[in-house]
Amino acid sequence: MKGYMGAVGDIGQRLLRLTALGLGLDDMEHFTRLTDDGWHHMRVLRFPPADATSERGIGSHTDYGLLVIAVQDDVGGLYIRPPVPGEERGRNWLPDESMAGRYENDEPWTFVTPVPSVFTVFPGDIMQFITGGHLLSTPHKVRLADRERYTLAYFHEPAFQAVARPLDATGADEFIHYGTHFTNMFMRCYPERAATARIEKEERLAVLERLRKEALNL
Ligand SMILES: O=C(O)CCC(=O)C(=O)O
Ligand SMILES: [Fe+2]
Repeated sequence: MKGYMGAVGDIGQRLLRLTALGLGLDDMEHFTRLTDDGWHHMRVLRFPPADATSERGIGSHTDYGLLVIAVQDDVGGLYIRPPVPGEERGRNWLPDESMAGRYENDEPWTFVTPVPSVFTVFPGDIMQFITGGHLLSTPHKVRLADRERYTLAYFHEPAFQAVARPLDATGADEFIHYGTHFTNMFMRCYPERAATARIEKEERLAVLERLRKEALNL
């Protein structure tokens, strides 16, 4: 697993440099500066076959970091939402603009046809934030198939202590402390998990606040 994550991580770094180039930035390391000691993680997922009661695999959502790099077997079930001109896309990092479940049953959705040895790559929340929505954090969802399905979803992330700012930042108050964003998302998505209860019970949010201040040199 570590070998795989390292290999995909190298692809992530290369894609971030190419993204900077594609955006016309002078600094090709604009994004990779955030990823030293990146909070990269991976979900190894098994989806059961659909049964009579439900075809729902994962509801529509966006992921939190810079890039999602996913591989799937030949079963299929992943759908992504393409950019839709004029469509409002929530800023998932704000408490009242959650993208969870958003547009779940509204077209358009594009089925990601499984192709052997092909990765599916799309931007996450931090990329949307930095590029001011030029690259949208891509909503996606999973429908169950008639067979079980396996995927590896790798998340290429900033460091926990990284502070992201928009390319066209106007005010010093426009930033995301990645560790705070990740923790907020985790607690919002998984309120029932033991880790969420521990974060609350053991007052880990105070530690997070200290880390946030450190990251911002406050
Ligand atoms: O199963 C997939 O292809 C995507 C999984 C996913 O969206 C996630 O784990 O966040
Ligand atoms: Fe996802």
